[in-house]
Amino acid sequence: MVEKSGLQTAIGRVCLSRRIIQKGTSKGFLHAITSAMALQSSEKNGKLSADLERVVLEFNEVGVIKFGCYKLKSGVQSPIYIDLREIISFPSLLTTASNLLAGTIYNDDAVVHDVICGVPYAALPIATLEAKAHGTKKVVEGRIVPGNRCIIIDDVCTSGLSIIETANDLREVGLIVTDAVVLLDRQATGVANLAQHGIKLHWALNLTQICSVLVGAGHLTPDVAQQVEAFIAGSCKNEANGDLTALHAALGVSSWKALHFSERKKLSQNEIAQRLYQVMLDKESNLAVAADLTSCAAVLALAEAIGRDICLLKIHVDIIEDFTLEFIMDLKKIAGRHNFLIMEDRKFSDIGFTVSNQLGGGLYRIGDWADFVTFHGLPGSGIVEGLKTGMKNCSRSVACILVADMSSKGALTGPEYVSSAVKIAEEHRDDVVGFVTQTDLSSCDASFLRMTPGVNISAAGDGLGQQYNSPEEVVGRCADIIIVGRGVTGAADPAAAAAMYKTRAFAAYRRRVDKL
Ligand SMILES: O=c1ccn([C@@H]2O[C@H](COP(=O)(O)O)[C@@H](O)[C@H]2O)c(=O)[nH]1
Repeated sequence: MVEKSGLQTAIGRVCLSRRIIQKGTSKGFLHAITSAMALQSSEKNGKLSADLERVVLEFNEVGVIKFGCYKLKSGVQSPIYIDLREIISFPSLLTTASNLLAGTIYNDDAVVHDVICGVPYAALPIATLEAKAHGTKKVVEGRIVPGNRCIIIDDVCTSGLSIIETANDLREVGLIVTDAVVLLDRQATGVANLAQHGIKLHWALNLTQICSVLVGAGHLTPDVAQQVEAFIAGSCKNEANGDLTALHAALGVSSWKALHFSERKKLSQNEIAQRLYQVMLDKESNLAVAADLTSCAAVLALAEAIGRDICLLKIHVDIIEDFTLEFIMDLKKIAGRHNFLIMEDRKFSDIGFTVSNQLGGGLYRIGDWADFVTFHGLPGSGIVEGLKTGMKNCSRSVACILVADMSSKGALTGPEYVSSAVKIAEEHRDDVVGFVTQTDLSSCDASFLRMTPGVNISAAGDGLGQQYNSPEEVVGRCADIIIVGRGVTGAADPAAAAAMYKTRAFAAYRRRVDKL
């Protein structure tokens, strides 16, 4: 660990980097880079941007840049290889490189952070072994302040795998990760993969720039530069495919998007969530419809009309003007016939005692019929204890879904709230089986369901703060299940609309699983 309290790095005023934390034990390039960054003081202020051309030429001179036929980690043959580990033997070049990285961060106002983390990929196996065998068994070393924004620094980005793994570890200890900075982007799939995990990639150099500088200086023939361009254009796909096994392995452990619903079902420990996965698989539907209608007859008619295409019907029982428990019995029959589950979107948000009565009693007796109920994390973990207590007064168990954040404009569910709220779910995973969310919650494991409202093929909002995205956008970003309300209930033909949303959402899920 390298720690420098109160350090103001040469990166400048936008990033008051107080500390550096490192994943595992670094002995390589990044240890040196991050140390160099930390040790540069503000005495260098104003001289932050490195001379790109000079760096490339220096790299070339010491043999960091190699042309020929090189087998990458993915197995793909590349006409260019950049071995940045070598620059550790050239202190002045190391300083130049760290300035370049610092300049990359400085030049982008978006890169605001409290701490930085170096990712020495080559040292990760050693770090992992050490973490398992010795001491605190921590994977992330350094003083962790949950809620701090941490920027990840790596040498080279190809698929983004090592950064994704590191981000997952950092997020697990409560840090917020939204940006990564690398010295070199190989222009493969890193930018896209990282974006899928909520990380923006910033880079100092890319292969195209390197070739262009070297051609300009007469150190590289245009032919070879063209080969490199062709490689970038044509083989980045293969490169990504070659790396797919490793990517899958990593994502299977610490992320969820790549996994098929059948695999997710196996990971879930909750019988109701398992049933929902099975329904999704059997019906090839990840569509939940929000039946926000105000009469029992209207809800029942809708359920009958769209039942075959949905995996879940979501209701707000307290907006139904003529509610009776007979209505619930009728709805359950339709659910049985069409094989869907029912979620009461009650958004419980009170202290445990009150919530236990709201779930287990009252006029609606929600706990006696809902398969899923939603709740807010705002009151703290006592709310889950309250829900569990309420269930004791009910004839059956209910699976709980935490509202991690909200679709509405100006929602106060910022990243710190979300990360505290999801901890409640992680601590109660027997009862809390998923989230209502607008983000992929990548730090949470694959056993949790993600449901996303605010879906409508018409992008216009409702004038009351609701914000909409398409099924494709939300499934790509974060949703296992899309929740569509007025897109179906307000359509001229709700059954046809439901069929359309179902087809589009499930196709988007298939693409997501196939792609990753
Ligand atoms: O963040 C949230 C949480 C819940 N909802 C609910 O979803 C539906 C959306 O209905 P639309 O007609 O598609 O806007 C509604 O029942 C909300 O209570 C949400 O929209 N956002």
